[in-house]
Amino acid sequence: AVGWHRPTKLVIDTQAIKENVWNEVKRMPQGSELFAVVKANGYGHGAVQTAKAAILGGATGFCVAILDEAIELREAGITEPILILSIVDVSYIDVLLKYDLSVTVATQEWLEQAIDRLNHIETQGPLKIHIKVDTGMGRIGFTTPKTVKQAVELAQSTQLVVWEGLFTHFSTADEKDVSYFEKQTQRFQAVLSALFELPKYVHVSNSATALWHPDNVGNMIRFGIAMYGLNPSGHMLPEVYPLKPALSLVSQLIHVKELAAGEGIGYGNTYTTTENEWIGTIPIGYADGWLRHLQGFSVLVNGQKCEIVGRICMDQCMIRLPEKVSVGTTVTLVGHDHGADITLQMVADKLETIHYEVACTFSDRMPREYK
Ligand SMILES: Cc1ncc(COP(=O)(O)O)c(CNc2conc2O)c1O
Repeated sequence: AVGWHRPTKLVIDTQAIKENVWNEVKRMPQGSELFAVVKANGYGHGAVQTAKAAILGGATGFCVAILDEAIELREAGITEPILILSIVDVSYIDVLLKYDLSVTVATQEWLEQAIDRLNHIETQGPLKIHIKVDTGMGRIGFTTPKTVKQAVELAQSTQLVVWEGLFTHFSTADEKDVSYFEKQTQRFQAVLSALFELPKYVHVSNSATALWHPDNVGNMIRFGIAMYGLNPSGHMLPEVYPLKPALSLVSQLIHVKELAAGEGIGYGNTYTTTENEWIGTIPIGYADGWLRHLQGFSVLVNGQKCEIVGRICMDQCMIRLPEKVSVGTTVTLVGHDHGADITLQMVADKLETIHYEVACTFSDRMPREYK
């Protein structure tokens, strides 16, 4: 990647991101909008570049987790609506107005304090708010129709606030058992029935809800993991349309040697050659997010699976090669190589976690290259 001096890099397929968005946009109910969820640096893919690809696929807004992520998008020239999904301290109301951001309201107290501050600052308003309902995620939000109604009435009592959205978040939309999903849906319906009017955006869907519960309420979906081409359920539920993974992770061999039997590899000498073996070294380690628990996982060299042998170091790791291979040969750690595939899901399975976490923990020491 330009400006970097190590062959290790993440390669992000922006065409895949655009196609994944478009495939969802064209199947959404008429009048619905897709907001691309680009928090956590676009799930490790790069927030700004992901956002621009998502726009080409038909996204009309963005969701981020924290104020700083929203500022990054605005400073990169993104002008579409941006919703900050978590709580922003009321002391930053002026920043929210300055960057024209929409913010989540989860308590009456926060809204009261925000209105009080809005009464005392010059920065041009009004403040755009999305009222969050906690229907069972157990994270943030109002929990009863009554308290939502009170917040709506307060918001509508002043010109300083625009009630732009009402939303909830599902915790089991990616599971086969729909009982808890239905309980959350009923709770959200009870809130809707208690209100005389609704805001511009009513939104409940993450990727899993959009894919497997498409007829749920709402006119906007908060599309994250599926945009990156990853199945929200991992292995559990079938894809509704082909999701194209956008992320690959590649490097090159920086050292190749032949060892006789009985030679040790890596810290703690946890691997000993059992015969004459060709060993390659790759410039990637746990400081890049290629974690130590991946010892024993295989990567691809010329389409052949090569096992990671010995403990993964901070910056390098070693693999067993099938034969002598030249220094500089490409190593594919995630992606497609000569007809073979290593998926982020496979890495997640080995790490006993989910691909969301694997993608988000690839560190900034690895450049993102876009194609
Ligand atoms: C409120 C909210 N909406 C939408 C999304 C997008 O979900 P998706 O990527 O499954 O489409 C998330 C993702 N939040 C998280 C994903 O993993 N941990 C989280 O907190 C979220 O927290």
